[in-house]
Amino acid sequence: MISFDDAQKTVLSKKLETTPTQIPLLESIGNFYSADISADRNYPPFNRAAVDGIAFYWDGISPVKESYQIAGSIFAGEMWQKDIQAFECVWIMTGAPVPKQLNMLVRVEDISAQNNHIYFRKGLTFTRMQNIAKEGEDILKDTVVLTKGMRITPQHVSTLASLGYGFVPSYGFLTATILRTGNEITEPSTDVLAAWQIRDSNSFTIRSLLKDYPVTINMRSAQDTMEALVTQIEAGKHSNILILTGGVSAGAADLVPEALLACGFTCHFHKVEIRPGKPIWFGTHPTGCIAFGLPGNPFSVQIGVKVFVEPFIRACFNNRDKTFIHKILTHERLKKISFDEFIVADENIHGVCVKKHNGSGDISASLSSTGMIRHQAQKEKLEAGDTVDYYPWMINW
Ligand SMILES: Nc1nc2c(c(=O)[nH]1)N[C@H]1C(S)=C(S)[C@@H](COP(=O)(O)OP(=O)(O)OC[C@H]3O[C@@H](n4cnc5c(N)ncnc54)[C@H](O)[C@@H]3O)O[C@H]1N2
Ligand code: MOO
Repeated sequence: MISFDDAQKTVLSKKLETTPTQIPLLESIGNFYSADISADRNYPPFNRAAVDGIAFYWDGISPVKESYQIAGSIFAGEMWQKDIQAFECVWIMTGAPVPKQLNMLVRVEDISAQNNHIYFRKGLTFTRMQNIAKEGEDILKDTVVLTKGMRITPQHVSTLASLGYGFVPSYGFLTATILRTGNEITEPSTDVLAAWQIRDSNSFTIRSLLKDYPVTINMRSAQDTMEALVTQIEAGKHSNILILTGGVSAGAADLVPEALLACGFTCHFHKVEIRPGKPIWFGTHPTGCIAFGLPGNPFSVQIGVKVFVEPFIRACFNNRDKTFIHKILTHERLKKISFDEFIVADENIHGVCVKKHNGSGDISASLSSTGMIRHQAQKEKLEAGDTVDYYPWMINW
């Protein structure tokens, strides 16, 4: 048996090469940058009016004049071409370029206009460059704003569009086949079930956890026979990643490890010191296919994806972000087994607290939890106030 840390290292060391490509902006969300993203010009590209009002020049020393003569107006999409005299001002609209020679912008609400002159509201105070967004103050030309390997997220879209990235340097999709195994497993849509039949949940769990990753997923299923397993593994190994569920522990019908070997896969580990999820199998094929044999129990599948498959996929796209964050445990916890334990947990304003369930076969194990925590193998006891690794269920982009 291998430790959790060694198992994770082994998985990450087998990361696949992915192909850089350009993807239309909106389709690139969830993908990863295959190159640094930089600014093609200063942002704002000119001194930009931040409010609707009047612009004029003030030296910052002598008192601001009582009134200024209106020389014209500037709308967004226009550039002021004429000179402006010391006693003159211009109407200017939000988003318009403030002429270089002007350094003051007063809101329309703070002035009144009469006979082609403006007058300031009583008691106004003035600061140079007020209400003017200075050229380059957001991003200077050639600055790298997002780096290779980062996840492309909805919050980047505004900046990417502004910088002209209608197409984003990202990666071509990986392909994955999910192969669910087990004589008892039926389609979830099956209405009438024999007592021994179990609706498939695992393949849905895997698809939902990988939904926003650049991975195209195919589905397969096999009965617990060598023939059926070999046929389906042979078909599935044309994908980059093959994820099996069930049939990896010690029973007479647990033929997945043997079938994978028969199909030419090399085993890098079988069984990891974790609970749940211990019987997990991991191997590679000479064609490059990577196989994860996840245990059949529904909660083990959630864990297998969170701690092995997701980090593996991220590594393939050169992403180094952790899939967990640090949280404060709100109560003490004694170790139940000398392995690394993953326990469903609920996040609250004080930190996280673990939730009870009936083991990894409990289909409701993760309901009313927001994620899970890791209780490390070496720690006999976690104290209230200890920092723990917390894996949120909701994708942490
Ligand atoms: N003698 C031993 N027995 C078991 C061991 C062991 O080390 N020695 N390990 C236990 C652990 S831990 C786990 S986890 C399970 C995993 O077993 P398998 O991977 O062989 O999975 P199955 O036996 O095929 O199924 C287990 C359980 O999960 C249900 N299942 C399977 N596929 C699905 C699916 N697609 N959707 C929903 N539920 C599914 C299946 O019906 C079983 O109830 O083994 C322990 N035994
Ligand atoms: O991995 Mo098993 O899920 O501990 O029951």
